[in-house]
Amino acid sequence: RVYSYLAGDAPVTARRIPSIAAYFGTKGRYEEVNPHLIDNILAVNKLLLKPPSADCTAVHLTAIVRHGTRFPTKKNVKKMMELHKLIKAEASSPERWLEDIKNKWAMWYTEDMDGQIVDKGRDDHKHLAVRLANYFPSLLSEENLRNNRVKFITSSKHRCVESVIAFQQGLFTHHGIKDVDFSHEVKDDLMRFFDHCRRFVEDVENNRTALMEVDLFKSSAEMKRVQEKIADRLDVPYSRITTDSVEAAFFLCAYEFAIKSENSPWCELIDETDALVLEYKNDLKQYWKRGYGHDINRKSSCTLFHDIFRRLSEAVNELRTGHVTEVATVQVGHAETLLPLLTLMGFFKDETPLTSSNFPEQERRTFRTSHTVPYAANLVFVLYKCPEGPRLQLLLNEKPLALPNISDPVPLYDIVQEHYRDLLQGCNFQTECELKASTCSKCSEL
Ligand SMILES: O=P(O)(O)O[C@H]1[C@H](OP(=O)(O)O)[C@@H](OP(=O)(O)O)[C@H](O)[C@@H](O)[C@H]1OP(=O)(O)O
Repeated sequence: RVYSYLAGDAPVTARRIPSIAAYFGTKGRYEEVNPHLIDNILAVNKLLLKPPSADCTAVHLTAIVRHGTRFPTKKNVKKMMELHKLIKAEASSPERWLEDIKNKWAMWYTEDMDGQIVDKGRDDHKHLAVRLANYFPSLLSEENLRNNRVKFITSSKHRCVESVIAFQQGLFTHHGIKDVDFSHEVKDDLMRFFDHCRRFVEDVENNRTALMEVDLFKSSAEMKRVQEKIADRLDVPYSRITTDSVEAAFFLCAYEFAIKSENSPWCELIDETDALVLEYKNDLKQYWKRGYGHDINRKSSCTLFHDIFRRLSEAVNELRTGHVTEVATVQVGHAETLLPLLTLMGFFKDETPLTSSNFPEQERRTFRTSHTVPYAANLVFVLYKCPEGPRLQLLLNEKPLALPNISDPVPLYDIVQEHYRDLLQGCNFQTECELKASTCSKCSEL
């Protein structure tokens, strides 16, 4: 049953898409950053991704991919259950959508779902695999798959392992391959580097003050207004609607849409003004926990950065012999794998840091996870062999991504190496992640 709370004459697809779907941040569908996929999930825009020139050929790609659509984590299921219980017991309003929440919509989320992948998430990866195989037929080819020249690496988390298997299924189905075994390598030091960086764990993950700006924004006038508006819509006292209640309503709309493609009655609790505030709160969390907020966030991704460029340089060196052994590497991780890496490479950096007090000025911020890291987000490094030398193109979510301060959309690999020289020669994970005696509370135990 598809809920539709828009005007009956709206186009069918529009009726199914909540008006706030563009603001779900890291809980947004991949289709919202690539709307042409809504009507044709396998659509590819070859013009968009033609080689830099007719005499260039793609010889290697490395893809860093976030897992597909997943269930809410345990902590958010608890918040969602709390809100649903409150509404059933205390909310009263003549609105039909509230009647639907109270009498038709049943709580089906359980704590043990805890972030596991859903079927839509498997499809996200199957379809992405087919589109990438269509973009790069000479790399993700049947012959290369059969000759083990395509490598698969994943985080150990269920949602990532299931995603990489679905990605492989997409490729094998695309090529009609039935007699090849799937294989992938679990490498958490690469895909969950943040767990292995002691300074990140100490200074950010386990440090209550690290996300102070998020906490301050939760007490801001903007957030208070959202809480009051929701309380008014439910006709309950302001004191009953907390910031957790607001987040739960937003996430219920986001998950019902991402998992079941439903414009559920939960979406009626939040209007676009509210959604912009909640999108900013989530971006503040990602900025201070995974982005520019703390230096160690981006430095913890040094291992992954070096691994990517080691692989690219290996392919460049092999070009001299004419034969690249590893033509593609697909690496599946998390939003917190992609965001620190994008930050380390200088992408999506705003002049003014995101803080709890400058939400109005940040309306057009470039650090916006709704546009960069939805489910199945992917950062692809494509190496081309050209007469003038190897060139590198970056794609984010199947769209060209210009390197910061480099005008050439597909620069010479030498130029890219020069641009990142300091990181390539430095950015030592051990050095960056070791605990400084002054900040380490349990150094003696290490
Ligand atoms: O708010 P939740 O619990 O969903 O946060 C998750 C992260 O989800 P995200 O904030 O990125 O939407 C989850 O990242 P994912 O890419 O794996 O979905 C992360 O793995 C999980 O630990 C939660 O992050 P947190 O920083 O521990 O809140």
